[in-house]
Amino acid sequence: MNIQQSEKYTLPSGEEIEKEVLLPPDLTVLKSRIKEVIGVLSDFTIKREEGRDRVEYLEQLRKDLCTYYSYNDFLMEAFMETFPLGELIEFLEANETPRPMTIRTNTLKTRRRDLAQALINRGVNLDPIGKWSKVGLVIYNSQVPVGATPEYLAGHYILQGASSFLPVMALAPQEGDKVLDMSAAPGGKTSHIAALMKNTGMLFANDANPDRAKAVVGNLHRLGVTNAVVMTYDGKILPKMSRGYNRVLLDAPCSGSGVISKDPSAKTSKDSKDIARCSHLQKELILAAIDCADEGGYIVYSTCSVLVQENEWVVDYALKKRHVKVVETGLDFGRDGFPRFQKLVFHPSVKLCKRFYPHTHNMDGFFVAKLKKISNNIPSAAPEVEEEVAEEKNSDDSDEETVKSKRMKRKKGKANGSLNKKTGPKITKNGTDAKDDKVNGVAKKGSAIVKKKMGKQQKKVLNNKMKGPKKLRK
Ligand SMILES: C[S@@+](CC[C@H](N)C(=O)[O-])C[C@H]1O[C@@H](n2cnc3c(N)ncnc32)[C@H](O)[C@@H]1O
Repeated sequence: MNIQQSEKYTLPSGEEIEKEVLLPPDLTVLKSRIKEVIGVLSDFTIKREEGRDRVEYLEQLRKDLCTYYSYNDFLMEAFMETFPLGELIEFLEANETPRPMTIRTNTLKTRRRDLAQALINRGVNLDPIGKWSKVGLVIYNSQVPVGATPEYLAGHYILQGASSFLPVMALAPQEGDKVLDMSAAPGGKTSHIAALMKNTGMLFANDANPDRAKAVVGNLHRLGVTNAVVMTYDGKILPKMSRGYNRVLLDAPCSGSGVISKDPSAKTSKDSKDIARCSHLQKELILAAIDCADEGGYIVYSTCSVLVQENEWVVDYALKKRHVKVVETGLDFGRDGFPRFQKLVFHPSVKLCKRFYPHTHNMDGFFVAKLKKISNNIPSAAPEVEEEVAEEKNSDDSDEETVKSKRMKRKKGKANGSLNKKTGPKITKNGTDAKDDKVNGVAKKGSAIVKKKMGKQQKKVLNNKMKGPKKLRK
C-alpha cells in the first residue's frame, strides 16, 4: 500500500499520444489515466514525474475528460475551473444519468395526499420529494404514462424538475401581490406562483418567444390559473411599460450547463462566445427586472447554469448598477454562491445565493439569487459601465479571453490614473483611483478623460445620469 501511494505516474509521451489519436478511444485506458492523473494532482510534489509541471497534467486530464465524456474543450475547462477535481468527476458522472422524474401538485385543484392516492391507484410508484417541499412527488416507476393520466389532463399536477420549484419558493409570492414572471415559457414556474397566490392579485407572465408563450397559455388553462395575463415582449422593454411589481421572477435564458443530462447537446455546442452572449443578455434582463420592481419589492434571479459568468457575476453587476441588496433565499439547502472565482472578487453578499448540483442534490444544476430593491434611484456610474456592456455586446468578434484581458488592462490603467471602473467585479490586484477627475465616483462632465474615452452615445448617457433620473429632472 505504501509503495503504491508514493509511486510516480508517468504521463504518456508525445509519440504515444499521437498513436492514440489515430485509434478509436480506449475508454478503459482513459478512465484509468484520468484516475491516475487526478491522484498525481492531489499530491503533486510527491507523485509528479520529474521535470513535468502541473499544467501538463491538467492539459492531459482535460483532453482525456473531453474524450471520455464527449465534451468540447471550452466547457470542460469551464467545469474544471468551477469544481475541485474530485467533485468534477462526480458532476460529470451525474450528467450521464437522468434525474428522477418529479411532479408538482397543483394546489389550486387538489392536495398532495389525494393526488398521491389517485396515482397509486393507477399503478404509480411514488414518494414525497423531500422534506423541503409540501407539493412535490418523485415518481420511481409507473404502469401508466404520467403525462397522460386523467389527473394530469384535469390539471391536478405538472411534470416539473425538482430544481424548478426553488426559484418560486425563494420568490415567496403572497396573496394579492402584483407579480411579474419575466421569461415564463412554458409556464411551470408561473403556475406555481399562481398556486401560491391562490389565484388572487395579478400575475403577468411574459416571454419574448410568442410560440413558447402559447405553451404558457395552454398550461395555465389546464391548471386552472385565473389571475394571469400572458404577454410576449422582450423583457428589456418591460420597465417602459409597467412597474411597481411586488415580486419579479427572472428565470433567465441561459447556456443550460446545469441540465446536461436532459440536453447533452450542450456538451459540444457551447463556446465562450455563447456564454458571453448569455451573460450579456442576463445582465440587461436583471436590470430590467429590478426596474420593474417596486421599492421594497423582491427580485429572484435564477438560471439552470452552473457557470459563474451567468450567475454570481450577473448578480454582482446588478449590485453595482442598481440600489438592491442580496437577501437570504429562504432555501435551507444548496451550496453558497461564490464570493470569489479565480482572480475575481464579487460583493461578499453573493454568498447568500444558492447553487444546486446534480451530484449533490440529485436535481438539475441551478442557481438562485434573491434581491431586495432598496430604492428606485439609479446609482451614478462611471462611463466605463457602458464601455463594459458594449465590450461584451461586441464579443462576437472578440472571444471571452479578449474581454477578460481588456478588463485586466483597464484595471492596470486605473493604477496609472485612468477612470475608476464601477461595474466589473474587483480583480484581486487593486490599483488606485484617479479621484481628482471624479464627482461621486463619476468622472467630471468636462474632464479630458471623459471626452477622450466616450463615444457620442456614452456622453449622452452620462449627461443624463448626471442630471438624475428623467422623472426627477421633470
Ligand atoms: C429558462 S426559460 C424559462 C422557463 C420558465 N420560467 C419555466 O419555468 O417554465 C427562459 C425563457 O426566456 C425566454 N427569453 C429569451 N430572451 C428573452 C427576453 N429578451 N425577454 C423575455 N424572455 C426571453 C425564452 O424564450 C425562454 O422561454
